[in-house]
Amino acid sequence: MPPQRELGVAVVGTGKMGADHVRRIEHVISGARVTAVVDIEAERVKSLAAGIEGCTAYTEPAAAMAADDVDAVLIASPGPAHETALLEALGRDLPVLCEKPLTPDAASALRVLEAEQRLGHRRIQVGFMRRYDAEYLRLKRLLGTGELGRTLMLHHRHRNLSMPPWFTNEMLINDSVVHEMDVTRWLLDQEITAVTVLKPAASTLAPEGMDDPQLVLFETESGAVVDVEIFGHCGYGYQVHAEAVCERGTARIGDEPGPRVSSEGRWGGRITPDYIERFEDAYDRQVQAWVDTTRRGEVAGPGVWDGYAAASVCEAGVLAQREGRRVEVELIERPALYR
Ligand SMILES: NC(=O)C1=CN([C@@H]2O[C@H](COP(=O)(O)OP(=O)(O)OC[C@H]3O[C@@H](n4cnc5c(N)ncnc54)[C@H](O)[C@@H]3O)[C@@H](O)[C@H]2O)C=CC1
Ligand SMILES: O=C1[C@@H](O)[C@H](O)[C@@H](O)[C@H](O)[C@H]1O
Repeated sequence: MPPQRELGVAVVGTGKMGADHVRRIEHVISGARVTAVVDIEAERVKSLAAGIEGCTAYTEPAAAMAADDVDAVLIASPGPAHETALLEALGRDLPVLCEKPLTPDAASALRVLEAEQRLGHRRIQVGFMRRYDAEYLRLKRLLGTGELGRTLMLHHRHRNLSMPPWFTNEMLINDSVVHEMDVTRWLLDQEITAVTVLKPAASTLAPEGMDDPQLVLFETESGAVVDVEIFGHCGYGYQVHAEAVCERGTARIGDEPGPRVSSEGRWGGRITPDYIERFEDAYDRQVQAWVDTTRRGEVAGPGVWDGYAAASVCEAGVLAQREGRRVEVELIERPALYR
């Protein structure tokens, strides 16, 4: 594709995230337009396409990817539908931004990794958008300077106001904690080697049978220990914190994303209701970066190896959660394409 041409993007899956990415591509970022929208819900996708000039509605990802005006694909269907769409895009050598998780389990992630390897070059970026969040980027830069010495521990807190009714215990690990798996690997630049899950008494705000909150522990290659509080139904807002405990100091992010207001004898701030608002800038930067690199014919950001590694940690995490024991993470040797 000539670099000056706007990138024609097919958005696959037009629910909460997909519709937000359509808005972002059409109204927030530059260099791309939505030329196709795809959803198994025919009426929804038809009415979405009707509001976008030059955009066609499809109910089959493959049909959209075959269209002449589609240069790249943004996948925002549910995790279990990602593998089919990813393999179709790789078969056509199309650049992809795939919402997390790459796929929901290690075996399917490995199939995608093998398909990209057969292609011989990277085509897929995974939507681990926290790597584009200003606060996480500052923390990454600080740890990279070496000023604080080695990182010994990370404390993560990941609280959601509530979860959709179909959310399961396993999804707390492979849909929510998958973000902490990725940022831990990225911040420490190493793999997670084992997972343990502890279950405190469940909150009465959580649905019957859901162990919520949970405390998920990672061990890493260098011997760092990482804890993640995942709370799906905290009932008061959406909060994501991270603190690095290093040899010569600590660094913490996520405490005060907004202004601290003092008024009428009280001080305080607003807590964002959900990830769409908390990570709005990160999603914008992520999609802009993907469009820019794609138009230059390059691939950057978290890729298939990161998606596969996270899926393997998820698999260990779900087993640890189910069986109440420490589970080691199994990874294949990292192929040359991802070094
Ligand atoms: N990066 C982040 O912070 C977030 C990422 N996500 C990820 O985004 C993806 C979508 O999540 P949501 O938008 O919350 O889900 P959603 O349920 O709101 O939307 C999914 C859409 O995909 C459609 N769909 C289902 N199967 C399909 C198929 N085979 N082909 C095309 N469309 C299909 C559904 O009809 C629905 O419209 C998931 O991978 C999820 O993990 C979700 C929330 C936040
Ligand atoms: O990816 C996301 C959701 O799918 C997940 O359900 C939430 O817990 C996360 O905070 C959000 O970023």
